[in-house]
Amino acid sequence: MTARLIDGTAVARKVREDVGRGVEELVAGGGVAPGLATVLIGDDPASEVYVRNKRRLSVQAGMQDLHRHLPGDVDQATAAALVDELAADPAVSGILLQLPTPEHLDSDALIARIPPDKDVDGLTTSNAGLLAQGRPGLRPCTPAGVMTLLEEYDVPLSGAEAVVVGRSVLVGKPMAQLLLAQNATVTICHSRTRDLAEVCRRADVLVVAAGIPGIVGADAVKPGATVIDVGIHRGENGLRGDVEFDEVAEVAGAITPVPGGVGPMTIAMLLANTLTAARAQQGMPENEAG
Ligand SMILES: Nc1nc2c(c(=O)[nH]1)N[C@@H](CN(C=O)c1ccc(C(=O)N[C@@H](CCC(=O)O)C(=O)O)cc1)CN2
Repeated sequence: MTARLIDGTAVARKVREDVGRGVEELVAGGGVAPGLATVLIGDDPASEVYVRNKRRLSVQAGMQDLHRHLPGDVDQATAAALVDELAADPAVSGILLQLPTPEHLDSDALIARIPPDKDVDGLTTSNAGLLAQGRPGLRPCTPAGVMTLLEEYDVPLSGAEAVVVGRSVLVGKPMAQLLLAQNATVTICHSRTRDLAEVCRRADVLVVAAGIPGIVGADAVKPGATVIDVGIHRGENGLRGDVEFDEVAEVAGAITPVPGGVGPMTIAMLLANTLTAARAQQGMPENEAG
């Protein structure tokens, strides 16, 4: 392997430690520890693991765990009432609705009930609009985590060609906006893109969030490019991403592994957003720690 390995586990640990110090400072300054309300609906095994980790790491960072679990057959009105209850609760700094929700529920309608200042997933139309306009707001956790990795590894973005594969609301679209805000020249690819490999080969920075195992191989990577793999797929041989890691690592300049790349950053940035939300709600200014 010739590419530099981007260690998301290490960067995520550093972010979480910074958040933990920020929580201590908030409390020492007379504030209240942030409260994170994770909302899990149903019993999807992967979601259960993610939420368990979010809760464990939020407590480790000094936050209050205000988790709520609803049965998988809950109706829309009951789920909406829970979001409304959390929205009105002053102990709740941040609300996170774990996705995907069961199919019979309208998750967009539930997210729309989250007040923008408690939207620690950055998924409300208000926060998405602020991002699109380049104004401050809470940013979606996975793309924010990718930006932190690029910054930590000094990947130049201004004037760089950035290609994002995937156009989801959770990752692809906000990812493109964040790269644009750093003055990258951004192209978004998707399932109808003609000659995906040809477009990807333009990229100095290639972010792959297609949800298709191995969709990007060495033929789609410019020598020396930075390749960020957002995909996570469980197979017989463990976890893998959207990128053919072994062959791409021979061409790229830097690459994230799966596991241990972008995934851990998602939770770290959730904690950072929760601290930011708590500070803003308590009238405490931002500082370097968080
Ligand atoms: N409301 C949200 N739902 C979902 C989000 C999200 O950001 N907000 N993202 C994903 C799942 N996710 C967090 O919720 C998440 C995915 C992966 C990881 C992670 O740490 N992955 C590890 C591997 C862990 C494992 O063994 O499974 C890694 O890549 O190293 C954390 C969080 C969908 N839903």
